[in-house]
Amino acid sequence: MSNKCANCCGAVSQDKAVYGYDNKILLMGNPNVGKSVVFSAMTGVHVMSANYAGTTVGYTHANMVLGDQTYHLIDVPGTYSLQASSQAEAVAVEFMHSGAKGVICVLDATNLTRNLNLAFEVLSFGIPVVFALNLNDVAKRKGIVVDVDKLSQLLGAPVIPTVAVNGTGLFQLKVALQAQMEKSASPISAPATNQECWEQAAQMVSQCVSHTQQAPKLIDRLGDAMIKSWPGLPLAILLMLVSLVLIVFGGKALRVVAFIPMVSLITGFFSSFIGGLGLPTLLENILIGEYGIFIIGFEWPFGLILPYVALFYLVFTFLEDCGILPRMAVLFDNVMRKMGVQGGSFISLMMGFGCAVPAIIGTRSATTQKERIIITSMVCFAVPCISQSGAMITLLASQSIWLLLAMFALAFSIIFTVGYVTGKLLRGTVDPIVIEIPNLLLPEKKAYGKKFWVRMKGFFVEAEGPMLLAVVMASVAKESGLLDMAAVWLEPLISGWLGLPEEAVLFLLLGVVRREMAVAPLLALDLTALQLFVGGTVALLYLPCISVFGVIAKEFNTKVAIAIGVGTFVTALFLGGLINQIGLSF
Ligand SMILES: Nc1nc2c(ncn2[C@@H]2O[C@H](COP(=O)(O)OP(=O)(O)OP(=O)(O)O)[C@@H](O)[C@H]2O)c(=O)[nH]1
Ligand SMILES: [Mg+2]
Repeated sequence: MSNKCANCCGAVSQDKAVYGYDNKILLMGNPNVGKSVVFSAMTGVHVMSANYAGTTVGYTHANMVLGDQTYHLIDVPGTYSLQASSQAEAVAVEFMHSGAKGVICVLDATNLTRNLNLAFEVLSFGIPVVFALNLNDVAKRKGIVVDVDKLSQLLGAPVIPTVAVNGTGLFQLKVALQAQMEKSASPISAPATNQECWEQAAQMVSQCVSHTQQAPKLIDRLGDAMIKSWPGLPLAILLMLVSLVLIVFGGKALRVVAFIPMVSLITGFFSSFIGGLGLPTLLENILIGEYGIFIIGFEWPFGLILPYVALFYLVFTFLEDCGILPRMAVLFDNVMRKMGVQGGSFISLMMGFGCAVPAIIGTRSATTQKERIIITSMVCFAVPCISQSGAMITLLASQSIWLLLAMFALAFSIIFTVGYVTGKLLRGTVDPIVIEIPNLLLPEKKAYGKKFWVRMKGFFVEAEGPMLLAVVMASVAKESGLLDMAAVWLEPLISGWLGLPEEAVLFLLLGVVRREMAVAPLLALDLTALQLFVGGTVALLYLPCISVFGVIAKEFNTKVAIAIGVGTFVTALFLGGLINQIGLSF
């Protein structure tokens, strides 16, 4: 299987060889119709699914057995047509042209007319196709009745009703695909123009779709209400505030009640165990001293950050799966436009509050390169990932909640400014918002739990290693005297310009590895409110994590990565110092 990305977006394989495999089966379909859920169910390989268009922006492949044959099932990014309008859609088009043994074309039963447009194009390739008429439960909820036999007859291919989230119909889908691949398929010519395509689709739908008379369910009325400024906007703002309160105060409560006592027990055990071994002082200090690996190696990742990460993903996964984020994207389109991007990028920005890596990869669904770079810059400059936010909440709220709110306000004004400035500096255009509003869904319990668990596992795998590396660096730097030397060299910057105590030098050293590590060392210092705010500002803007540089270089090029790196570094030190100088003058 292909590479997995950190927390959110599942696999993002770039292995071009996959296009050449001759036993491919493609999962094609419009965005957000359930292809990734079908893929996970059929292969046992979990990939991220979410209730908005553009979740899958790279592709994943895994083995699927049909009869006595093994095939490569490919989870292709969703596309509305085979004329691609984004980098993600281009992948789908390329796969279709690369040939395949069969295609599972997933259709959204609640949106058949639009879905049939792509179905016609897929049928024109002459590859054996079966159709999964998915989201059948939602269609029923909405009183939509599809005559499956009639649709199958009109399309000239099997149509199997499915509810991918609970596995309904997937076995029958496999059986139908196997049978279809045993026959030879001939291309069916697609309507020549867009107009004809829509007309033919509408005609087909009129022949096989009927509606039962029933009042719309509460969830559907809520879904409709949430895209209108009233009551959608106040509801969206309320939801964001509730989420924030849940993460900030819930995280604090979790730390106090469970995580800090648990970590104290563990560090206490290691202190007495290692302390009793009679090791040389230097080694003992490295292991259990002030910055001891067995002390802060538990305190920072588990006592400080983990509770916030867990709560963030509980909340974010819920918002993502119920279909609220695309509604917010529409409501905030005006604000996003002022930042130089369109509302659709709101989702990538939100993802950045979890982790910058999937947020940057997620920009592949943006329609222009300019928009991709603007969002990437915003995320790198001033969207704190949840690990950094967790550390920041502890650092600032310990002094005053107002300090924390002021930091959030500063972050938003920087995000806004970065968007505006990069928008002006870069050539090119940003397209108007075209976003699909999905059905409001109640997340399926098992899928929700699994996704949350995959994200937490991703956090452990991706973040714990570099965090431990930073902890080891801190410990060795302290005990070898390197930290004191660096404090002397950087004294004019740290104390003179930023007004921080010399020991604060550690936050600049560790911040090179990971973003939250630019905050954690400040917790051990006894800082004034101004110093806390200055330290927080520098940490917020300071370099993105090493893994983020890698992703930017891969998604764009090294020049963009260097420009963002230099930009964030210079702005962090300049703005931090400026705030200090202004603060001192009062
Ligand atoms: N109720 C219900 N929800 C479904 C069904 N199939 C998928 N979903 C949900 O629909 C959303 C979209 O599913 P995905 O598998 O991410 O869709 P996709 O086609 O891969 O989307 P892209 O990657 O954006 O092209 C997710 O929230 C799924 O949990 C279904 O049959 N019934
Ligand atoms: Mg997908």
